[in-house]
Amino acid sequence: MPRLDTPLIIALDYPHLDQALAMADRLDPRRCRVKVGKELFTRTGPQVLEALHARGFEVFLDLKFHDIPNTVAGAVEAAADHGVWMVNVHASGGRRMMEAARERLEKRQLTTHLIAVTVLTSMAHEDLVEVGVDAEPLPQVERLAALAQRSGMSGVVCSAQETAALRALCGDTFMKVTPGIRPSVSNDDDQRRTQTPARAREAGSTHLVIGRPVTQASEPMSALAAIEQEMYL
Ligand SMILES: O=c1ccn([C@@H]2O[C@H](COP(=O)(O)O)[C@@H](O)[C@H]2O)c(=O)[nH]1
Repeated sequence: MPRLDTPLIIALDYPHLDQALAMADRLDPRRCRVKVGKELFTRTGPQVLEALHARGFEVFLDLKFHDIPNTVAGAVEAAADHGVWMVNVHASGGRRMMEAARERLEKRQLTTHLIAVTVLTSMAHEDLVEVGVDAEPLPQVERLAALAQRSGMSGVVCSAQETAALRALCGDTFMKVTPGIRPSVSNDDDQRRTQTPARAREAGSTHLVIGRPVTQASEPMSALAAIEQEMYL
């Protein structure tokens, strides 16, 4: 199936396989990738990946691994063995953890993109303070992105509010995968560091992760088309 060069990744945050696949069947794999997160994967296991691959989707397996290096390396290898397009770890797991994961993929010549989460887009300054990080989100995101790049990650998850700064710090080819995308008409839900699709693209986000603004729309493909319009106008 010919694939457009799309930056859009739709988050399939559902508790049941049939709900996730019903949504996937309303989406076009030439116009978006899909993301499988903790809830759906914990409920369904790898069968959801097989079903999405069979429908022609590339899949970002968003399990945000965070553990000792050997454990994370094994988990990342298992994800890549399922043929996913992208997998992630938490940058706060540290350099040795990220290097172990990258080395495991290299040893097996697995081409899955490996990226690291910096600061969750649901967190603001006060949330960081509560976990002992007395910093604004931006410097903490920059610190973790620089560490992720030195540790051989292909990119990071960050908010699109930080994308421009990371372009300057890490360059254009380092992936900036940005959740917390909210079209101008949407509400923020539990997100704290949000950005519109147009501003995210202008700033240099390489990929935009969008869940509820598409999956809770009465016409998901129309919502996706409106986002495409907002991005490219
Ligand atoms: O920092 C992060 C990392 C991951 N996510 C995930 O992205 C989607 C966002 O969904 P929305 O419905 O568009 O808010 C969701 O699956 C999160 O687990 C994130 O939001 N922030």
